[in-house]
Amino acid sequence: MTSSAHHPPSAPILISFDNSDVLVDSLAQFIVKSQKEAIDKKGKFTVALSGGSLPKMLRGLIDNPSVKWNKWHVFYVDERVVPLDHADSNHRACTEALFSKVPIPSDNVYTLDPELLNDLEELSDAYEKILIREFAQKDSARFPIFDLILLGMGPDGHTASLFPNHELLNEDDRWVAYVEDSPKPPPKRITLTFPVINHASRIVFVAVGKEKAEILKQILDSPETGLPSARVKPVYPGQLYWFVDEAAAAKADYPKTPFKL
Ligand SMILES: O=C(O)[C@H](O)[C@@H](O)[C@H](O)[C@H](O)COP(=O)(O)O
Repeated sequence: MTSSAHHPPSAPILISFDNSDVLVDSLAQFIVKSQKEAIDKKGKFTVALSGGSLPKMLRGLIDNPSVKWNKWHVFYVDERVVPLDHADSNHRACTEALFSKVPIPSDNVYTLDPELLNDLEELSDAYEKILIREFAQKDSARFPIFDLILLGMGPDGHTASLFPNHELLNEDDRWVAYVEDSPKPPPKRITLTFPVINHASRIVFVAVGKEKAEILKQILDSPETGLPSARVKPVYPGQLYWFVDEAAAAKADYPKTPFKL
């Protein structure tokens, strides 16, 4: 029997692109390949998206005939606790950058419940229940297994709404948790937890620009610092990729791998 207990996580794969346009194109190809494998296996594609600059990095999916939008089931890695049309909403950012431009059924995009914004506990429980419903299988795993999770990294090494030195870094039970004290505004968020992120089949961090160079070096060359982005270590057989541009990769000594599908 293949057991994750007997396999250490595989090392992250660092892919550095000449510029962000090449990255965008390659990321779209990578996503399409993940989508095809998932649909061939189980007829749908489950993906979790982040905010920040990530939604715009998905522009290679627009007008792309290989994308089977009706098979996509989209969740948010984290979400700011604001109305869905608020300027801070990750759902709004993804809608403006992507969903408004492609034929994805709106029922396949799982947002937070806008009726529950005043109760963080209920709000995160409700999102967890959606995940339980959508991922429940006969052989129900302890954690959901996303086909693909796309992450960004903040300049402090945070990812999702998992911030340095926060108690949530040690959450090992819940699937969705809430944050009331995010050091970056807005303070209230909900977030997938590390065990959920780490159970995904594929995880891709996207990081571009020279502002990311120092922190990327720390995450890849000194992962033992335990910064949130260094805690993304997929459970076997999951694989973690870093899609970066040359500016972001400039300081890291970590070996680079050429992009291939
Ligand atoms: O939660 C937030 O306040 C931001 O959305 C943040 O998590 C962002 O995603 C990262 O800082 C990476 O940002 P970029 O992808 O824009 O560099």
